Amino acid sequence: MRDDVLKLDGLSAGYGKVLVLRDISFRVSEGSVVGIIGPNGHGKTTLLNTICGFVSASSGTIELDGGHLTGLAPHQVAARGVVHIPQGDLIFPDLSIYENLLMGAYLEPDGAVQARRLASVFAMFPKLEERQAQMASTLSGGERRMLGIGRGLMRESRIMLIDEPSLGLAPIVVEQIYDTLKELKSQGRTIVLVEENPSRVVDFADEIFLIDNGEIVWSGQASEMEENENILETYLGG
Ligand SMILES: Nc1ncnc2c1ncn2[C@@H]1O[C@H](COP(=O)(O)OP(=O)(O)OP(=O)(O)O)[C@@H](O)[C@H]1O
Repeated sequence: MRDDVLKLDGLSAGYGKVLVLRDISFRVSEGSVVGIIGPNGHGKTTLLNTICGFVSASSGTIELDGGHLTGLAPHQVAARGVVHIPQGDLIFPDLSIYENLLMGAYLEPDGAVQARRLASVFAMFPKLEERQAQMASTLSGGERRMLGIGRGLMRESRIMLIDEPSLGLAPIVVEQIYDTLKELKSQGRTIVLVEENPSRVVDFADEIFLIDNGEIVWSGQASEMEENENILETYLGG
């Protein structure tokens, strides 16, 4: 059996007095891909932000490799190998592609390691290498998304949390982004992927959790989800 990298137990969290996540529990084993799906505004982004330490847990625990993440500050969570690729990229538009990528390596003091990671990001995204001096603000939506993923890969990662990588992109570009994600999966990386569109996740995730109104209302293998039309219709409109 593979070891659990991430373990959530009875996690609840929200903003002020408003509880958004209720009693969330799941495990992510080494090298697996977990997909989190659910309608807009039902807590998927909040879940990733709570794991990363941006939102405080009101109860429950979050463990990474058996050590507590609960209560840690975002930079401490990042230092333990949690790589967050947020919704909408959050790249630095007034910095070049090269500078944006180096920002991803801020926790890595060894220049040789940084150079090695940069070379592997450029191998994965040759376009970023060609345009490394270009300002990030001039990139297309798909290129920005690639830069966001590339920046995440500049750090040592135990787990990657990827928030709606297909958001706002043309279908052909979504295809390219998912080719990249499949490559990351084939490298054996452990990934939690949030998507509103279940069809993408069914193709990619080993296990799926459906969040509705801040609670897990269904979980199972991707193949079971395709067979269970009720789930798709009830929660995601078919
Ligand atoms: N910073 C915040 N302060 C207060 N409420 C927030 C904040 N961020 C999100 N919320 C609220 O928390 C709830 C869940 O939002 P969240 O972004 O986690 O949902 P989501 O499922 O990821 O949806 P989307 O895909 O649209 O981002 C929503 O009601 C939202 O308004």
